[in-house]
Amino acid sequence: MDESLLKQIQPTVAQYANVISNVIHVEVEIVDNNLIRIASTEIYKDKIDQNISVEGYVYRYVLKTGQCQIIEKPGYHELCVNCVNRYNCVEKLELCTPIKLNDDIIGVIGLICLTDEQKKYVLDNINSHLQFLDQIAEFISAKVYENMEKQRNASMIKLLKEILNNINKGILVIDTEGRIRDINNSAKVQLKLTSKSLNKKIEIESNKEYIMGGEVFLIKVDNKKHNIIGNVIPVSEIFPQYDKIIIFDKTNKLKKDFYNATNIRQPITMDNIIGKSDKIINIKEKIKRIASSNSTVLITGESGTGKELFARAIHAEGNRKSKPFVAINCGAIPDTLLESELFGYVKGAFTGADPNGKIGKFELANEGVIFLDEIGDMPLYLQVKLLRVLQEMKIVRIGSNKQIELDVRVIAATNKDLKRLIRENKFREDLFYRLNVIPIELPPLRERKEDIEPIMMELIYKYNNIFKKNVHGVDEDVKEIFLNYPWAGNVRELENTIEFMMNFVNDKGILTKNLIPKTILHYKGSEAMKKEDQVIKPLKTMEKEYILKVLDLYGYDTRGKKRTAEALGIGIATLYRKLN
Ligand SMILES: Nc1ncnc2c1ncn2[C@@H]1O[C@H](COP(=O)(O)OP(=O)(O)OP(=O)(O)O)[C@@H](O)[C@H]1O
Repeated sequence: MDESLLKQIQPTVAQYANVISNVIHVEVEIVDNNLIRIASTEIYKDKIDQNISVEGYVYRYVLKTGQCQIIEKPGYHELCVNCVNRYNCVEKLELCTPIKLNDDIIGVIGLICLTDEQKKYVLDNINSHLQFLDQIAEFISAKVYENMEKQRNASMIKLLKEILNNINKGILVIDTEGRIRDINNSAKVQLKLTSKSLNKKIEIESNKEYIMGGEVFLIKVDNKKHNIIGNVIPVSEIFPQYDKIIIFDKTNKLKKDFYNATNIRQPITMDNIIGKSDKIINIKEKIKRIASSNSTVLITGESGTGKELFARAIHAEGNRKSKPFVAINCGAIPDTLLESELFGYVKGAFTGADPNGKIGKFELANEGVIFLDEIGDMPLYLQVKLLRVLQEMKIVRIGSNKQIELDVRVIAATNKDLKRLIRENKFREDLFYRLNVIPIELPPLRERKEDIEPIMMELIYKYNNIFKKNVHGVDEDVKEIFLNYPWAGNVRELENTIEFMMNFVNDKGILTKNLIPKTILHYKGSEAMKKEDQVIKPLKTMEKEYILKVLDLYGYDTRGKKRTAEALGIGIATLYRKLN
């Protein structure tokens, strides 16, 4: 049985019983809605907390009807018929008043007269006594309500604490003297504090900059400084004993969360680089040797030779492997945005920017590796800035004046001839030498034909898993055609080709010649091409053939088509139109 509302405030109920008894000079008992005696004056003092179901028929009636009852002849009244004490009842008069809480009856006040004088006194002034009892019943009810509110508040606070302790953000409650008055679990973990840190002084200094949805602060507690990003909420108007609440994350944690949310790729290791040619084996050896160095690496090679793959492998093999690998394609981002992507910006840095500010890739890559892909496409004015960053290893977010120290390893890559770009004044020579400390040249697939078959087998394994197929063989003539094809799009083109063929392979699970895309199947070596060149073709046909050739190089997926359109200097819509 649940503890009744009256039981929860038993001492208060007892006090009210005494008050009634002192005023009216009669015995008083108060029972709850479970017919448990909660309070009593002298008469039943030893029987408090007793269940009186077998005798409390009048109380039961009052609990049921909510009506006041005056029993002038206890033992003889019809409500006393079933009472076990009806023949030896000592009471001369019983007056019962319900205690109501809203629409519920939560108990009964019983007035008991043991003498005729008491009975006379009560009955002579019955109206004022009934009024008085009503009033006391209301007081008790108000106390019950107050207690319920107190309990509700306590459980709300408990619930809130539970929520605060389970949310990811750090929360600190600071009082008017700058002392910590409350800390949630996340704040304890992030700032390495314990409950002992309560009441310690905390210094909070704003940077007056906003980024990643919060203000940048430097806080000092326990003699340790922490960079945090968050919001300060003044609370003194609501809770005068407190000054503010800080809801925050450590800057490093925010960067890590952001990095994890935007990098769902599987880690790439050396094992993911397939190839048994001397060239690839030598490059893998070289990577192992330079992986833990801090020197800048410049990877060059035709499109699709695996520049990003190798960059990731350098990261995975080196001592920064547990830190971020952040890739940015300098060629795929409009010049105007590239700077903010690289260095980040604070709130209000420029019109059209994210109003929360944004963290830059360099900062995100701090302690790890930044991969600057298609570096040859970087505009000259940014090359100057990049060079300065590489020399000083410091950045300043756009719109800010604070320098941020960096510890980043830079790997750049390009499929362009940077020396030619230098001659054409499109690439800075000083930046080239700064980047080219460790050069890695990836050979095209046609110069390492022995890698074609192992890569092909790896790709079949990969697409068997993705397509849930069971391809287990490749016809010899397919291998021969592949060996003689120049693979201008390198491994990416080979991958696209295998993916294409595996879409159409039948249940026998063998890749056969008839599955090979036409452009590869009908590719003829240079001699045959020369002869074909002499055939006069309509311009439209030539154009389409050429587009298909470029698509072979870049791939038929959306990214490949975009790059093809770019390379051909036409819009993507025009490309689709010309293909139809
Ligand atoms: N040696 C290799 N073994 C296995 N897969 C490879 C190898 N080289 C490249 N690949 C695969 O080929 C595809 C293209 O590789 P990646 O994107 O690294 O080339 P890239 O040189 O950076 O191309 P781009 O210059 O066009 O950006 C990827 O799917 C990659 O996993």
